[in-house]
Amino acid sequence: MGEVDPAFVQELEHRPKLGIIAAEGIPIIDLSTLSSSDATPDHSQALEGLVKQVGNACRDWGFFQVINHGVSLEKREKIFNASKKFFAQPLEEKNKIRRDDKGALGYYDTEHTKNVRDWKEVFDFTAHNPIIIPASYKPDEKELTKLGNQWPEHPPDLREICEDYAKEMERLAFKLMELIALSLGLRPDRFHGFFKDQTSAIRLNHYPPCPFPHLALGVGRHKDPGGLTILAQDDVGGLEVKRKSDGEWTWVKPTPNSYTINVGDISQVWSNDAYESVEHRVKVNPEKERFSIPYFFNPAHYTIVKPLEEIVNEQNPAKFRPYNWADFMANRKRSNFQKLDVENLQISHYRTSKLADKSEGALSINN
Ligand SMILES: O=C(O)CCC(=O)C(=O)O
Ligand SMILES: [Fe+2]
Repeated sequence: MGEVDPAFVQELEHRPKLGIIAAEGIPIIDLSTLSSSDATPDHSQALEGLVKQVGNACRDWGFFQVINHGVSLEKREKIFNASKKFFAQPLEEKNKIRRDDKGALGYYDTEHTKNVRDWKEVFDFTAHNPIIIPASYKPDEKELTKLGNQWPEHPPDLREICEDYAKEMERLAFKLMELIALSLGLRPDRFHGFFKDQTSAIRLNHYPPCPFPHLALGVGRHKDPGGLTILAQDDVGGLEVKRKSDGEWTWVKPTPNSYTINVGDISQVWSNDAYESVEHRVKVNPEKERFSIPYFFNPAHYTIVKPLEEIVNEQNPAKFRPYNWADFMANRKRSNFQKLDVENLQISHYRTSKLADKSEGALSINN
């Protein structure tokens, strides 16, 4: 078995328990109502029910799974197969499109989450290509640059498959944001404008079997920074969510062909804390490899993220100061590349009142 590289070892308090606490409560939501558009009273009642379910799930869990979502099963299978073929290649092949700190897209196997190395390898691409981002990690960088995708030679159809899949994800993401908007009492298209020049990205994740499942994690605990995440996972399982009701790490049981949705930090800020972006992590398996594919629905780089005007009022004052999405991301990316001795940037740093931060422990330094 050999010695574990200390870079992968989690602090004692963050090491995973090997048993499973099944999260029976994570809601499974049927989206079939969205695929019919008849204007009958029955249909509008069904839609109202759906909006309620989504709102409750966002409030109580920050996570839910969707079925009958309208995403092509064929396209999902194709991207999983292509991902397996890509990662099965020798490292030197994958390294030909290795990401570096100038072109932060492509293959990477040394990502750190909260300054501990993850037991995984990834391939990143943006759904719209290229995207515009700040030219450097410096705070308040004004210069912009284009960031483009890098595609491997093998498998040769990976690019087409990924681009096709991205379109499916975008369609679902807009529908979900409409449901979230309605559940907050807003116009269904309230969020659409933010995603006009979107910086959405897709990640192919491969978690190889790990002989140290009690010490290492596939992805360390974190919150997703964007609008929302649509995750496809295979049937191995490993994703755990920090349950809001008691703070217990809870297994998200894979439901075949479903997608797991989670509210990102930006939706937490937009909703002024009505919906919380919840911490999650990935356990590794000693025998089985695992594949997953998250789609991160992210707004335009110039977006100033702040609680929506329709939501804040005297009784519910803004709980966050405005921040620029691109600055936030640039800061985060830096800490993905290297082990830093400083704390990662979190939305809690923009809270108007630090003491109001119940979930993150404003005084803790281990974010
Ligand atoms: O692989 C998973 O199940 C989740 C991955 C994840 O949380 C992420 O990449 O942000
Ligand atoms: Fe995540």
